[in-house]
Order: sequence, then structure tokens, then C-alpha cells
Amino acid sequence: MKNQKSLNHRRHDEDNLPQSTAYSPKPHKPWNWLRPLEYVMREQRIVFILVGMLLATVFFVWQPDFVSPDHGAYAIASSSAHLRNPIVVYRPSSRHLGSAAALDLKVPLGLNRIPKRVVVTGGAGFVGSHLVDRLIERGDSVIVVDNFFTGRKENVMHHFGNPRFELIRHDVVEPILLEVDQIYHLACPASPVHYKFNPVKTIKTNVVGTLNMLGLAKRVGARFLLTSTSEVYGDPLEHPQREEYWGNVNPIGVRSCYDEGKRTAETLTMDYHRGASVEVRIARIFNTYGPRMCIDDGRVVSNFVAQVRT
Ligand SMILES: O=c1ccn([C@@H]2O[C@H](COP(=O)(O)OP(=O)(O)O[C@H]3OC[C@@H](O)[C@H](O)[C@H]3O)[C@@H](O)[C@H]2O)c(=O)[nH]1
Repeated sequence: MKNQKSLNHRRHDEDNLPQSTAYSPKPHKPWNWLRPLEYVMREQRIVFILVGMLLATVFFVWQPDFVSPDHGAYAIASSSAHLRNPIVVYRPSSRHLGSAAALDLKVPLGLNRIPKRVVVTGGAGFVGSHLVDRLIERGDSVIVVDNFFTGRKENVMHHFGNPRFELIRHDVVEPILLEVDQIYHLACPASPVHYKFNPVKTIKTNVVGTLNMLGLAKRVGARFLLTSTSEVYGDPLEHPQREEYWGNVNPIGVRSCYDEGKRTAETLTMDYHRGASVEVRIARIFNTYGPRMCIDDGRVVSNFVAQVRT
């Protein structure tokens, strides 16, 4: 009875307490289960940041393919609409060519979004102007360096007015200093008609011009691509030519200015790679045809076309 009384007494007292000191159980927080996370974020912030960075890295390395399945075997955006903000990566979509066929990109997709500053020597020429088109569509800023020995302004006029395009009339046998990320070196007369016209200039462009562009690549830390040619195999004794084949070239013939010029350009490219750690690529381009080729440049395909038309 006494206990009951004291309990009633206490309850009565509690009723008279001012509201502020009245006992009330902690309000139930529906988010109580977040308490451990709050502790981690407050006390173990470094651990929390490291875990976040690890998750982001795993995501970017293994992120799903950007390519939508209906692009066919290659994710090549065919219209400018696709390329307003180009993040298209050119590789076989694994769905169509099997997972083994998908190229292993060395750079996580996310980094490909950073537009590059690119110089294209010979960019007003046949091959070079198409390369300029792709680079502009990809979102890069492009500087064309060309002396218009065989190139034409018409090949690049459609880029005039684009703030990401610049054209410099310059002969690569003279040094040039440009702050760029990539160098595509195509400056050289490619057709026999043109390089036989001035063989000394042709080999000078291939040797001194390539030397200047490699020196620029080393100086600014740019990646360098040399467009070489199937002519480095000369009059090949092996068909088809494997990349490792050294060729069969006449060093004193009327075509040697081009054949030996390009071979020397390849030698210089590899020497800068081995000796100065310049990142290089060499592309040996065989007979090419398409829009903007010169119909009278004496190359085999243009000769075929010219003969058919007459
Ligand atoms: O000294 C020179 C010679 C040539 N050039 C330029 O280099 C460009 C060469 O373009 P061309 O249309 O003559 O030749 P192509 O585009 O067909 O071949 C070019 O790219 C592929 C390479 O394998 C060839 O060696 C390269 O000449 C021209 O715009 C020409 O004006 C220079 O800028 N400097």
C-alpha cells in the first residue's frame, strides 16, 4: 500500500512539474540506424573518403559500354547531332564482336572526354583534311600547319570561323613552337608527280620537317604520330608485307626521296621514342582514295579513275 502511495505521490508530483523539466523519453528517431554512419563520417572521415575513391575507381574501370547496341559493330557517330558533345569512343561494341574482340582501352572512358589541342601538319591535304574533320567532330582544338605545296584551302574552308580551328601557312622545314597535346605529322608530297618535281624538297621535308616536329613533341610532351607509307617496303620481295618486313628499297632511284625519306622519318621517330621517351605511333598508309583526292596526282587509284573518265 505504502509503495502504491509513494508511486501515486511521485506521479502527482510529476504532473505538477513545469513542462520544461517534465520527463519525456527521447523522441524516437526513425533514422537511428544512421548513427553508425554519422560516427564514421564524423570520426573516420579519411576512411570514408578513401572508400569513396575506391568505389569511384572501380566504377570508372568497369563502367558499362557507352555504345548503344544499335550502332552496329563500331560506335562511329555518323551525324553531327551525335557529336554535339562528343564522348563517343571508337571501338567494336563487345555485343557485336564478342567480348574478346573489344579493344582494351588504356585510358578509362571518362578521361576521353577531355578535348585535346592537336596540330596536323599537312592538314590541308587529302588524308590530312579528313583527319582534321574527325578531330574537330571529336571536340578537339586543331591547328593545321601547311605550306600548300600540294594542299588546298578548299579542303579545310568549312572549318573557317570555328573557334577550335586555326590554319597556319608554314613550312615544317622551319621549326615552329606550339603548345599542343598531340602532333599528327602528314606534311609531305605523297604523289610521284609532286615529289619527283622537287626531290630535294621532298626528302628535306621528310627528314628536317620530321626532326622539327619530333623536337616539338619532346619539348611540349606531346604524343606524336607519323603517317608513313607502304613505299618504305620499296619493291617488296614478300607479299603481302608483314609489318616486321624490312623492305627492298633503292637508295638512289628517282623515288628514293620519298621512300628513303619516309624510312628516315620512321628511324627518327623510333630514335626519339627510345632516346627521349616521346610517345609515338607510325601508320604506314597504303593506296587511299576518296573525296578531296587529286585526280591528276599520278597515283594508281586516281590514274584508274582518270582513265575510266576519258
Ligand atoms: O613541304 C611540305 C610538303 C607538303 N605539305 C603539305 O602536306 C600535305 C600532303 O597532302 P597530300 O594530299 O599531298 O598527300 P596525302 O594527304 O595523300 O598524303 C599525306 O598523308 C598520308 C602520308 O602517308 C603521306 O606521306 C602524306 O603526304 C599537303 O597539304 C601539302 O601542302 C607541307 O605542308 N609541306
